[in-house]
Amino acid sequence: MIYTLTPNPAIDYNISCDGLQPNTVTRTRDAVYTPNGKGLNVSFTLNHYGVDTAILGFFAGFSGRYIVEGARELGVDVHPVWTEGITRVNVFLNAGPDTEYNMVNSGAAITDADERAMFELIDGLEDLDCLAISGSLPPNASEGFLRGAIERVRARGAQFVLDISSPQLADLLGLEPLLIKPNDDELRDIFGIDVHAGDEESVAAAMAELHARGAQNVLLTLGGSGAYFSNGEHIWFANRTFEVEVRSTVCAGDSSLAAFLSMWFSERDRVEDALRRSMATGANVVECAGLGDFAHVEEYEKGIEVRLVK
Ligand SMILES: O=P(O)(O)OC[C@@]1(O)O[C@H](CO)[C@@H](O)[C@@H]1O
Repeated sequence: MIYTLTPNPAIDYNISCDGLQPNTVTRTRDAVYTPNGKGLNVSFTLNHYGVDTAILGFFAGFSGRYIVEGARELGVDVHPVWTEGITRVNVFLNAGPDTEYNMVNSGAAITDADERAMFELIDGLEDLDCLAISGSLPPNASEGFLRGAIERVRARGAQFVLDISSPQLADLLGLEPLLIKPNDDELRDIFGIDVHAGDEESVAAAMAELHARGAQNVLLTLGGSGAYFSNGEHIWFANRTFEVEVRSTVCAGDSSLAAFLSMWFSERDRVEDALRRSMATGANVVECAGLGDFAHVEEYEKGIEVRLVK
């Protein structure tokens, strides 16, 4: 079973308007509220592709209950650690073509006791094969929380996947994650490495450094410009050959990671198919507010080019 850990879940509130002016009333439309957070998005996508998955996270208040109930209604089991306060509501505003405002709140604080409750939960997961840890940490999370969670996963002989923007990523690579999914911004901010689609020397050097630091496999996503995957021996590049109308880029990275994992976790030799599914899924998700229904993925897979770089 692939469990996901979302330390800082959120209700995503997607709305649209035509332009945004200060000091005036803006009438918005198309409001969509969905239970989210990066790891939840991974679980929902894995579930869509028929992979057994369950959600771990800290949840609080009415919004926490909405997310837990919403996830269960979508058919994914949740093991919540209930905390004080109110789980955040993040606001994603589409104000016109190519104009997105992403307002991401800090979230409900957690305590040492909440962290211990999460560790006990992880210790008790009999069927844990892999824990995918995604997203930000809530206020008051201890410096050692992620390391503590990962050490418990490793003690059970399971693997872990990291999709985090925290500078802690540099340190946690030493624990040898099965897979990391940085984007170009995270590589620059955390490791001081610049990469660009098409500049394959810089990509190969970046991959070599990430492997040397401990990452077993790397899925490097570059938004609409494609993605590179490296297993330490070979590097592949995948990109789409068709245009999509972007409604919201929120959730695209999470769904791309999950779509990749949904195939590659159990069939490591199907890198090219996994990349095709990953890119097609991301392309479909940007057309929707939230994750959408993945209805165009099969069709989009035909328009994804994958080539071996090295
Ligand atoms: O603050 P974090 O945890 O980095 O990001 C949270 C978040 O923006 O990420 C997801 C999209 O990737 C959204 O569902 C969610 O609101």
